Amino acid sequence: MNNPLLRPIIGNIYKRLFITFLLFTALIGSSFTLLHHQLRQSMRENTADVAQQLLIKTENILNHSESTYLTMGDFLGKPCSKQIIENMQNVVAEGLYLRNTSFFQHGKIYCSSAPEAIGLEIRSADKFTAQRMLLFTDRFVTKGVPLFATRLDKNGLGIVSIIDGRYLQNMLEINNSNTKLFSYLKVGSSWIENSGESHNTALPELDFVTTVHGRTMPVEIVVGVKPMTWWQHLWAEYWLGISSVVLASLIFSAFIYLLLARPRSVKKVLNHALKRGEFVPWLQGIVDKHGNLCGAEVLMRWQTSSGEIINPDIFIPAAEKSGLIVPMTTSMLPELQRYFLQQRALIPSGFVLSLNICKLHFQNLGLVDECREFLKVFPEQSLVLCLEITERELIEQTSLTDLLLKQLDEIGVKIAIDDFGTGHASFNYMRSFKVDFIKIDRAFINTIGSASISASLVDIIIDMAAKLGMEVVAEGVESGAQAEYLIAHNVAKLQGFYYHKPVPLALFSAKFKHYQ
Ligand SMILES: Nc1nc2c(ncn2[C@@H]2O[C@H](COP(=O)(O)O[C@H]3[C@@H](O)[C@H](n4cnc5c(=O)[nH]c(N)nc54)O[C@@H]3COP(=O)(O)O)[C@@H](O)[C@H]2O)c(=O)[nH]1
Repeated sequence: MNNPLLRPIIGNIYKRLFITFLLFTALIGSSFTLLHHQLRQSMRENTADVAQQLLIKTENILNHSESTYLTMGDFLGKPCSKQIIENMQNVVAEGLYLRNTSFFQHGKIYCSSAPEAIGLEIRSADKFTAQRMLLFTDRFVTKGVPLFATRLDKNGLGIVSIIDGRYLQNMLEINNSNTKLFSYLKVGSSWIENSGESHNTALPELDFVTTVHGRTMPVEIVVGVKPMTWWQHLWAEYWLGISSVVLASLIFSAFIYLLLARPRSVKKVLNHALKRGEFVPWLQGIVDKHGNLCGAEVLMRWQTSSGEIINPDIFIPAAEKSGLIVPMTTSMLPELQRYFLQQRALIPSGFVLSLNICKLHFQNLGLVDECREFLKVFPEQSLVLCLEITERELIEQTSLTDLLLKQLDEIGVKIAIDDFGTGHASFNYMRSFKVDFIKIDRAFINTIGSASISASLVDIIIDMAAKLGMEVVAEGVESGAQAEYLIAHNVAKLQGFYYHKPVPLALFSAKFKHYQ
């Protein structure tokens, strides 16, 4: 039988997979969006930081040319003496990055720390960026080395200094190898990269580009990241994070899948069913020795919303464990009351309606009120209510149970020991609980006709009940032979499939009519 208590939270495997997939996609999607923003921010911050640092270093180097103006400026325009040339050479020797420095007049060098340069023409000021700086490649002394010329002129007179670009090239190289970033030093439309090559073309394409402009020199530092797809950038930066996110999302989704495959809390399921009135009473007829209907046992069934009927073995233990058995039993009483009220004209006199109760019903006097409420429509014992307590679950004798049983007795409620023979009820116990009926468990009835010890126990139980003044009900009578044996041994009442099977209330009515 399909056990509703074991049904998963989401029973349909495709639904479960779909929910898990949605969750996984949401987790991955949100994590990647976050990583994407993080990547953009950190890349921009990185390129901006690096560009700023490079600019400071670049300007530091290029500013060395300034020293020539400060120390040599006074000699500008004066005839080029040996002393001035020596002074110029000293300035170049002291200036870390300076290669040479020269005075020029009307575009021609007339004095220089490199005397071989005297007489050379220098390019016009408009060829210099901001009339200040020119980036070009050395074609004579150190072929291929980038050189930076800075000039300062006034009224046709000026100083031009050459800075060796290898220092700047090194700086770019060190930076590029350390940071995975690409950086370029740009002067006007010319630029150099870490290889030292100077170019006059457009800069290579980069992602996350930051361009910073020199404050003291007309230079630009451009820093960026090699162009890649979004995914490649993300993987290059966060491969560990991505792997962890995917793994964690997979584990979490698998956990949710398993959680959805787990049964809901038993108490919640039972409570839900209770609220929907799904616990319904069925009745199994009990007959006297003539086979006439003289009572019925209420047997609870769970009629699920899909119409399935669930047997009590499946849910009663969980109901007892969760404590819900008490309201579940109570929930059947109004329907039973209505039913027996409708049938009252057909009910045989002295008809005993047995209701299974358990230990939990003995925690307060609520049971007395419920029985009183039930019986109030059946005056003068037109219907006798009997509470069956299983022998396997002995109830402790306390002042409360004494009071409860006393009050039940006062309103005419009978007590039966159910499943007798399977537990440990003593004579004292049965006396103190004023037991009216003993219901011999069907395990013993089954042995009738066999030569086992259990078979002779049936006789002992019958004798004992007679001595204690209790009526015996034989449970689980399945054959005519068992019935004959029990009747021959003065068993007053018989219950079992041989006579009646448990049926819903609507079908039970036919039994009343049958015995009319
Ligand atoms: N606390 C409560 N317990 C309840 C309630 N309703 C039922 N139960 C207990 O659940 C157990 C199983 O009950 P059920 O499946 O209804 O089985 C009953 C009968 O159908 C079955 N029976 C009766 N005659 C025969 C028979 O000839 N052969 C055969 N194989 N089975 C038969 O016995 C069960 C009745 O047993 P008992 O109560 O001991 O008289 C069962 O333990 C119920 O007590 C409830 O509302 N509350």
